Amino acid sequence: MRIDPDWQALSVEAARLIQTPLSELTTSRADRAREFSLRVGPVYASFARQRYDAAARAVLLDLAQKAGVPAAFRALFDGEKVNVSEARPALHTALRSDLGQGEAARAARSEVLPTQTRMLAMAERLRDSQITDIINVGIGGSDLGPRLAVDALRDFSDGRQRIHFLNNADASAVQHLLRGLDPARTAVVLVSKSFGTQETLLNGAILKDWLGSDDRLYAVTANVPKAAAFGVPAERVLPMWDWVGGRYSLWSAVGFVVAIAIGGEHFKRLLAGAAAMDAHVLSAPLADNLAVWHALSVIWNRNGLGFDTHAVMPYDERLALLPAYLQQLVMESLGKSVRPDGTPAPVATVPMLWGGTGTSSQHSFFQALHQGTDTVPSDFVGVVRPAHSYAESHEALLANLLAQGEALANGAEDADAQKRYPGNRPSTLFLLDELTPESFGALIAMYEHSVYVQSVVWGINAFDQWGVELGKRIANQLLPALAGTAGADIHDPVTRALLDEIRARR
Ligand SMILES: O=P(O)(O)OC[C@H]1O[C@](O)(CO)[C@@H](O)[C@@H]1O
Repeated sequence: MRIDPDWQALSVEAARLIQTPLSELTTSRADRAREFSLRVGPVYASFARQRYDAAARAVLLDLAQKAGVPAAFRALFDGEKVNVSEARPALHTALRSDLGQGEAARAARSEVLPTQTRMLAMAERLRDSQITDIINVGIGGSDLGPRLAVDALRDFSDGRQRIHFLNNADASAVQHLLRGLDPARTAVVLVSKSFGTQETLLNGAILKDWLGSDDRLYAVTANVPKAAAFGVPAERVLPMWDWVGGRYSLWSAVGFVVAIAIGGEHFKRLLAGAAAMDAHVLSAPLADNLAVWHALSVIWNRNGLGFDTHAVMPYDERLALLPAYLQQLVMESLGKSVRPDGTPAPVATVPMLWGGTGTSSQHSFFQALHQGTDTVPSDFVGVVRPAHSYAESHEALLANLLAQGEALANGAEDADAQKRYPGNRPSTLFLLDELTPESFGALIAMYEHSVYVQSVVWGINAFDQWGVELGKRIANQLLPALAGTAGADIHDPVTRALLDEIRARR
């Protein structure tokens, strides 16, 4: 049973440690680097540069225990309706592992496996065809996951097809893309769980016309009738289900273009990497559980130390899209201030997530990380063994990665205050042995589970996203007003003035 966590105990710990410099924490115990690190398969994580000690860690673990995290994991995997506002399970784990014991999880699994076989066979046929280009049309979870995975796993692609992504309603993207493509050698995959998303339908309609035939039109959706009504032949529609959240859907047929890019065997390795992380989080005690550790570090920085943002810096160009991917995963999942019973969350929830690749961002926003007035807890992600042979470059990359965590933590004195580094800025370091389908799958699954743990401790629903609806509704109301076929009376005076401004300039 869930008991509201003891936030007061957390504040007491934070007050106790607030004056203790991180440099003191890291040097006071010879074994700290080992005691505050974990390895799960190919993922090593160091929390040694977080501003907590063993006693504060115990209080954090108690929060997770009281909030019922172990039972919540079981509920997730077993297919209980953890998405309460929509009365649905969130069974993304059933897309890659067989750990769920409930009837819903078993039923999900029996749908997942044949769909996966069909999806991989379709991907293989496309890979072996004369098609040179594939366009994935989708947005949010129907875009970010596959786009990140195709980019991250580019070394596992034999480059048979070029993969393109269209997401925005801004048609300058589609116009630009189509200039270089031949419709006879291009396949289009419309990815939309709802098949009702404005951007995807707009781009989809443009592409359907451009293709001139439905022969090379594919869809991935939980709304098969709508895809059929749009004109996608049934044999080229891959199903997904309402129990897969869009931002958790990479492992479903939403990963179709990933399978096309890297092939079925590599796609299965991606699933296996995520499945290994699933097995770990479900069985490991809280104190040795990587996703729990990560989640509690975020909670400590947010609720104990009061930091508002969280940065993610992959030191690997192949993971350049990781911050954008995590922005949806984290902020769409945890951007809630009300609990399912309608009461306000008792503490601050999601920190704003942002970031960029190292070393490039060292030459842009790192100045603020080191000397700005705000402390930004950061996740660094590095890869030990590169997939290239330019050893000198990789040594430089790793040296910079290690240097930043050290500099942020310890700072540096200087007689000139402008040249002083305050330090005391916490970070977590993830090191992947190599960037492989397995390690990538494990890392992403770790982030998914961390998000879930945070939601459980905060008592909010990680699987709905009501906050995105109002803007969509107003945009739809504005369409006739923009076209001049309806008045703008329902809009406020500022919007009305802006509409006048646009109309006057057309
Ligand atoms: O896959 P769909 O239904 O087109 O939705 C795309 C995205 O839109 C959202 O619903 C938010 O508007 C996301 O949660 C989702 O990933």
